Amino acid sequence: MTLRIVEIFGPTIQGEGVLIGEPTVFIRAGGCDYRCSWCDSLHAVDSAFRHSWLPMEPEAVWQQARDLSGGQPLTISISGGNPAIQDFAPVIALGRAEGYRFACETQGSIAKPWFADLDTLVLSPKPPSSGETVDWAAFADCVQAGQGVRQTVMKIVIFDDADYAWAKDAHARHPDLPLYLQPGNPEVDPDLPVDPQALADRLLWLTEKTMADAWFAPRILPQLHVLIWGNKRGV
Ligand SMILES: C[S@@+](CC[C@H](N)C(=O)[O-])C[C@H]1O[C@@H](n2cnc3c(N)ncnc32)[C@H](O)[C@@H]1O
Ligand SMILES: Nc1nc2[nH]cc(C(=O)O)c2c(=O)[nH]1
Ligand code: SF4
Ligand SMILES: [Mg+2]
Repeated sequence: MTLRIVEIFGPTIQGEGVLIGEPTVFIRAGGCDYRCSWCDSLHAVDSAFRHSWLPMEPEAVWQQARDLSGGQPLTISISGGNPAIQDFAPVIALGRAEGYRFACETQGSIAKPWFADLDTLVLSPKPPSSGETVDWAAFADCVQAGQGVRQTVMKIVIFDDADYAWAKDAHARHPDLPLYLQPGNPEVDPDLPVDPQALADRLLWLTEKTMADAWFAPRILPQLHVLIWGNKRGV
């Protein structure tokens, strides 16, 4: 089954959430069922970029990811777009046979049986500022599909007070999922520089708000790759 692939890149470090700082190779899948207002990966979402997505067989995808890792088994991160639109089971099977680990980033709108083959499932339900509405039944199906995975976590992007309040509700729905919060990056144009002080200010705001609220469930993290490389693609 041919896959639609935007880019395969690395090695780099995982910039977000539970695996932050871990060396990894990314496979970015093309196409998404959402259109988040602040999406930082529009080149994997907007059909205007479709012409740049490559149809690839699982063997070719695996070969490229493996070559980038220098044949050293590490964690392969599958992201997108929403990778759950497609079937990554064959790629995961090829990598696992060689001792690689797999993580997947998805919003939790579509459940796939291959979630069970992952080591880390990152579910990132979208808060009000995204303009999307979460189907919590579909999200629960994703959690269910990931039963048996070493770790399933929830990661929520926070832009404002409404997102923060929403995150508390999301956590209450799935209190057993370790929770990660990251401040939203409002400047996602790959051709424009990010303002590191503005990002730090957002992290400060989110951290102080959460501590003042004595909400100790989440871990709060920046997007490390954005601090290092800005909005550059392929890192
Ligand atoms: C580009 S998405 C791809 C995977 C999947 N579609 C999802 O949203 O989980 C990867 C991660 O980046 C986060 N993200 C996207 N745009 C962002 C922004 N402007 N600021 C902070 N995080 C962002 C998403 O919430 C998600 O956790
Ligand atoms: N270094 C790095 N870390 C990331 N964590 C999540 C990413 C994504 O776009 O899914 C991402 C990415 O694109 N690069
Ligand atoms: S779900 Fe993820 S890839 Fe899709 S539009 Fe939202 S942030 Fe972008
Ligand atoms: Mg990203």
